[in-house]
Amino acid sequence: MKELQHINKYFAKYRGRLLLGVIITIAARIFALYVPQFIGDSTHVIEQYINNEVTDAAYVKSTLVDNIIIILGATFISAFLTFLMRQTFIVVSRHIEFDLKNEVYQQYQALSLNFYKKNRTGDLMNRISDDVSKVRMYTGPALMYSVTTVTLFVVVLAYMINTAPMLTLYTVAPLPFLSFAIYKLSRLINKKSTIVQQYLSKLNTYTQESFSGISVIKSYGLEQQINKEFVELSNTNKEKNIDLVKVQAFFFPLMVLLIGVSNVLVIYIGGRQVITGEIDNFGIIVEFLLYVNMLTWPVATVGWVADMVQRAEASQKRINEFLSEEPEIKNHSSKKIAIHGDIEFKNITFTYEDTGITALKNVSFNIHPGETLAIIGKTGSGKSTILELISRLYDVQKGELLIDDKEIKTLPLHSLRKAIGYVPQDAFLFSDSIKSNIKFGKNDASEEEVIQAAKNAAVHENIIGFSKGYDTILGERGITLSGGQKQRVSIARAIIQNPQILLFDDCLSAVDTETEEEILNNLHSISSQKTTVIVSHRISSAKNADKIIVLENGEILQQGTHSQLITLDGYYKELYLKQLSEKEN
Ligand SMILES: Nc1ncnc2c1ncn2[C@@H]1O[C@H](COP(=O)(O)OP(=O)(O)OP(=O)(O)O)[C@@H](O)[C@H]1O
Repeated sequence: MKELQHINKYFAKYRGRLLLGVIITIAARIFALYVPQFIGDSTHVIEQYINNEVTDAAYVKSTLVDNIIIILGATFISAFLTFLMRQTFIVVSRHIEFDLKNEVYQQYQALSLNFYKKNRTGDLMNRISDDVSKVRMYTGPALMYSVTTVTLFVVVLAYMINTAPMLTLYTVAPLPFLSFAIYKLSRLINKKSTIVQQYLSKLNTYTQESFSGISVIKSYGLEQQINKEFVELSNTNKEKNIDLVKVQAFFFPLMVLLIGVSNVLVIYIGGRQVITGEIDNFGIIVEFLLYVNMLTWPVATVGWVADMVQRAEASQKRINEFLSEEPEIKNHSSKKIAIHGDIEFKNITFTYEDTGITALKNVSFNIHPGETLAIIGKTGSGKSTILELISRLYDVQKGELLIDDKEIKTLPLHSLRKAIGYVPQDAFLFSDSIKSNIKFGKNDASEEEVIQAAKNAAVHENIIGFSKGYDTILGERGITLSGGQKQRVSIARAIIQNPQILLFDDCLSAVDTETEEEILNNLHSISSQKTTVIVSHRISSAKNADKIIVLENGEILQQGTHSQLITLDGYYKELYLKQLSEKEN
């Protein structure tokens, strides 16, 4: 239960409602107790009438009518209170589930990129959905059934012992076995259903991938093979399900068997006690039969609850592992400050912890507001890493990164990120309208601002060509944009925030050179006071930059302007001549 202590703060938050739930549960059980009592009393009156101990038929009749009214009233009140009990406990558990999900999600948002690389997406999804649901079972049903069982036991047992102590002992004797058997069975059912879940998730992933990659499957003519694999997976899934159903089928027969044993004991022992005169009233046997049936379900739930708690504990342990994870990128100030965009790299060496790859080696350069820096280099030379360090997606390990002459770690993270418009290499767009995707960078942007950003990114004409224009839905339910269109929508998303620093990571690679030229010209006019960093493989993107650096294996090989670099032998000149001849051909 150590792990589940994390939930106590939520129990404290909803303590008022939980207390109300407990009171309602106790009241519901007390009213439920009237039913067997008055049925027993009615049986006793009939017994007395049959034995001629009572001869007044009118009296018997009126007693029975009174009892029926009481039984109906008590049943109705108990049922209504049971309804309220569920409303209280289960609703609280839904609130706790909501709070816990938000807590986990907030933590996910706070954690750094490295965390996402260490953990698989499926795992992250499972903790926020599956594990939180299992913890909810602890905060809701498990709590509710525990309160019900304890209340019922205290109230019913006290009454039973008071009425017939020996008979009580014999009657409740099989109940612990029932509880234990249900516990064992629940464990087995859960084990089997976990296996079913695993196969189901395999099947889902397989199906989803085959839909996403349908064009590859069709173009390689692999439909038959994929079909065969699907049938195999589906078949295993079916077998595991049948396995589960077999075990589940034992649940109710087991309960009925044990209730039956208790009932037989009540009739046998109770009957003998009536014969020997230990019990003077036949109604008690009827009353006890009803008590046994009342106790059976709560006793069965003890086993069930024990299993639920164990599973919740395991799930909360997994959740706690994530919650205790410290974000690697720490924010030291929540102040809002203006960032001007002076960037200086001083002897920076950076190694990715997970791969051990040193992506930057002793890199130094600076750039001021109003300037454009272009970074050119072969694939894997460390270009993107420079942009990731400026956005503080990773922290510098060796050397100094200064923004506005201050160490980047000392700047308020929110102000820094707000001041940056970052267009990553693989433009990610949400399954939403084009307008919402552009406005993602600035929620309160007006229609005109969206259009202006799209115009600057040279994608406006494409967008108005779609029948729904800016309301065109992208992604699974909508249209698929071309690579170049995606890149330009994501440029529009970055420039709409009017950021002080613009970082473009090879995001013009999929557009033709004329469109590239148009975008660069637009950028030039909107970013005259801003700091712009353009990563590219193309000389055309770099040639107008104020400064160009050439990277190879994480080191700066060359540095200068276009006119300087084309006169120097080296990578830049080679690339320039190669791309020039490609253009001419
Ligand atoms: N997130 C990461 N985790 C581990 N290693 C990484 C990560 N990102 C990049 N690397 C490694 O660091 C080196 C530099 O990568 P980087 O992405 O900065 O290169 P790049 O010049 O931008 O390449 P490209 O032009 O192909 O985008 C590469 O060897 C790469 O494998």
